[in-house]
Amino acid sequence: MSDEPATFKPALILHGGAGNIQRAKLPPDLYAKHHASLQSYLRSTYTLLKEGASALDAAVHAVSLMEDDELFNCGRGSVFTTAGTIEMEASIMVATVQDPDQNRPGEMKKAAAVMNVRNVRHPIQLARESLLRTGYTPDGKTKKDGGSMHPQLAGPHVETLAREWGLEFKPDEWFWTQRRWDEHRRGLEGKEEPISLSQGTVGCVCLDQWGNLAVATSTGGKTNKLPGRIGDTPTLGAGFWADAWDVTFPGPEAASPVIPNSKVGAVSATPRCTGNLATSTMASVQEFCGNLGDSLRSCLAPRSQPESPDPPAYSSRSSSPRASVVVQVSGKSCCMRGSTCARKAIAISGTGDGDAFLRLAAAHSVASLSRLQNYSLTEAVKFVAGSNGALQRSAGPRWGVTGEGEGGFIGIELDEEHSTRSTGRLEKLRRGNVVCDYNCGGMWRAWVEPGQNGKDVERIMVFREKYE
Ligand SMILES: NC(=O)C[C@H](N)C(=O)O
Repeated sequence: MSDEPATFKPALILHGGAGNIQRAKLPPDLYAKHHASLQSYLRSTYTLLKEGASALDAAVHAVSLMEDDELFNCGRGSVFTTAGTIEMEASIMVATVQDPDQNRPGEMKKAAAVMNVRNVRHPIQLARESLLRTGYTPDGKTKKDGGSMHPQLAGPHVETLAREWGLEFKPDEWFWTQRRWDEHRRGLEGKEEPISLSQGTVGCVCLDQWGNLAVATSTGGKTNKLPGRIGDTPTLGAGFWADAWDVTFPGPEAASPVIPNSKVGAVSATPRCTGNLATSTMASVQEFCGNLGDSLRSCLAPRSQPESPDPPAYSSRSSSPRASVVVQVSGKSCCMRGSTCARKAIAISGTGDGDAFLRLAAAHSVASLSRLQNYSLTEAVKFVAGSNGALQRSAGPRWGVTGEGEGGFIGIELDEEHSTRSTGRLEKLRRGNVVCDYNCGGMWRAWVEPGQNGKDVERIMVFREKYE
């Protein structure tokens, strides 16, 4: 929870795996079980967010519930390796549109992942502990919390930490399920699956009332993966990502730079920051914005919007102007008076053929399209994980044959627009857009969206069309 006033409407989306899910192999009772589980986790997590939970806590809550649910491939009910073992993976990442100078839980490290984990009941809670136990304080003092700045930890070593940190362990039998064992045996014998069990990773992306985003993802990996195989779920930039940055839309009166310091509105009278900046003023702006080197220069040199190589057919913000100045700041805002400055944040969680996600650094590719090419998150996710997107194309002739490249993403995109206009008076618009797309048979997913009369509407889907 934060001391600051709540200013954002919570947003939430869950996934329960994507893959070759076929209507003919998804009987009504199996559909109903998935629906009931997702609905229950969606409701309890959304309630937490509305009651003031942080995005981090809410995301861990949702994924912990799914890790206990045999229906999903994570925690209890995880798939087996070729050796008949269960090796789990989980990750967490956060981003915020709040003042980045105020260190918030997780913001110091931003991401943590655990892999090749056995017997820990909730791998996502282990990832969370790893995120929060950083080893030292923001001012550099040593913290005796057993943590480190390592964002990825594996195997028996991280299990030892889990014991030290008081996390719950369960015996092998607790994780073992008949359904996954049968699937494992059929896989080894090359037999076809009679029903569409959820193959996927589970994930949660949420936005809390203070503008913090969190993404939590957990998996048992791929059925009959080799022991020791590490997938996309615990790999930064492959199966998950979260980030925040500033974008300015120059207005007709762009003249003096505004350094909102995120408390916002502080208008500086000094250096001009118009895009044709004189060298002498560059130094002043650098003073404001910190020593940002090349990234500051990219702020100061407006460039034309590059053409999308393959423009997606739709956008969640089709009416919005493209930003022509991207301010690459790691921390402070650098906005210009007479312009609109948007602090933007995204968080995404993937599911599917993790090997393909790894080869494409899929999550970071989505983020880069959003950050560097100004794609909306809808466009960026579609470009990578939508029909005929980069993941699909990466499978080449194996597409549709081996499962290669299949998958999808869920995510939330957040714009906090600061429009100072000529008066310097700040106007804020806050919104979180829930996004998802996939390139395969189906993706289990559940989210809350605004309905008519401002009422929240729950959506639980597996295919593009309603299950009937
Ligand atoms: N099927 C999945 O979503 C599992 C995960 N992406 C992996 O490849 O490990």
